[in-house]
Amino acid sequence: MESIDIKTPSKEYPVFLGQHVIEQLPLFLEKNYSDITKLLIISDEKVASIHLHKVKELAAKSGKQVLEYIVPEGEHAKTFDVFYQCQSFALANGLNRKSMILALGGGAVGDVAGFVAATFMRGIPFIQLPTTLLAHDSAVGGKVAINHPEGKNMIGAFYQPEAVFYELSFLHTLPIKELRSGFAEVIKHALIQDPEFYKWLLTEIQDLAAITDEQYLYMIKRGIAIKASIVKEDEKENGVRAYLNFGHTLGHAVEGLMGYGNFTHGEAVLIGCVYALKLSQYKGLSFDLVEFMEWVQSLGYSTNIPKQLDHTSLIQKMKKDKKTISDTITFVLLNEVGFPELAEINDEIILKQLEEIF
Ligand SMILES: NC(=O)c1ccc[n+]([C@@H]2O[C@H](COP(=O)([O-])OP(=O)(O)OC[C@H]3O[C@@H](n4cnc5c(N)ncnc54)[C@H](O)[C@@H]3O)[C@@H](O)[C@H]2O)c1
Ligand SMILES: O=C(O)C(=O)C[C@@H](O)[C@H](O)[C@H](O)COP(=O)(O)O
Ligand SMILES: [Zn+2]
Repeated sequence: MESIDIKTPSKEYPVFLGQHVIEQLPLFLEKNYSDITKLLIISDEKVASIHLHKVKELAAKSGKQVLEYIVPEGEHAKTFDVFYQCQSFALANGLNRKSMILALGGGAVGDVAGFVAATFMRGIPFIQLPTTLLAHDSAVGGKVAINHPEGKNMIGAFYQPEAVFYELSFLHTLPIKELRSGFAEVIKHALIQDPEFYKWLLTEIQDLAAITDEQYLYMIKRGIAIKASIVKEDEKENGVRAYLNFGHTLGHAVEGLMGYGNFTHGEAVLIGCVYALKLSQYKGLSFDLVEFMEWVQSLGYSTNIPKQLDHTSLIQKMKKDKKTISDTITFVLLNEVGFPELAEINDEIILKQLEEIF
């Protein structure tokens, strides 16, 4: 079993990664959380139908009372209504400060369940039990949130989990589209920090349906290590953490304008990465964008903005991005692969680049 330590100013915690790591959950709870009496598993409809049974059985072995609350799949879970329903369920079922939340699912479940944990009675502990590739990103680092019609993750907190149990076998039931979404964040991690990892991905990953467990282990470990190194330095995004937002300025705008849940997060971020790479080239990055585009297209990604979205609406949406503090949109660009920077780009250039490539 692999274990990666995440160190942030507010908390240090382990990520257990591999086959059968989930079996260690009862002992971990017994040993470290003897004062916790109730566990609330929050999961989504799809994940619960496949994996909840096993997790419930394991959680019960810890000797604690186990409750479950099932939310809708994907972005439909990251709403005020669902957040409120989770809180109401927790109150109605007597959760208190000696209770813990287990978030079983992908990034959407992790984000909403984490935000419930962060705010229930001003904060109770939670553990991330990720079930998607994307969650190598979302389960680590403590960003928890729900969406607002005005923008993605607009209501949230920085709230670290107690631990992450990343059971590799859960990924075996993931649909290819969701794998593709998660792999975009793997690419992002490589581009912002690790040219060798980027080369490894380019050479090794030619078919998302054929990724081996060994390859998963390697890319998840690398991705988490990259994220951990950044979060350690800047937990609350006052500086370098913004680099983890590479591809997200346009990506979040695409997700929002398409209607949450109609476009996967990773697929939108990938389009945002293409755009940010193009802007970076304009600012001097030397990068083989043709090779990149051919590679990602061969993996099934679309590299175009959906036709129904107009450039003016995209720019308006991007102006509400959390990184932007004036009227000029802030992007994460690359100087070289592995060397990101923040740059304010004026609307004229943004529009010109949008028109040139999309
Ligand atoms: N907090 C962070 O730092 C952070 C980082 C990246 C992304 N995010 C957020 O994460 C969300 C996306 O997360 P995600 O891509 O993991 O998706 P998700 O949680 O939306 O899940 C995607 C779909 O896959 C299904 N699914 C999940 N695991 C499965 C499994 N093992 N087998 C079969 N089906 C399964 C779900 O039911 C859902 O239908 C977005 O809301 C994004 O904003 C957060
Ligand atoms: O952890 C971070 O920091 C990230 O930016 C990771 C992103 O992949 C993730 O999508 C995050 O939720 C985006 O955060 P936001 O602050 O732009 O909403
Ligand atoms: Zn993301």
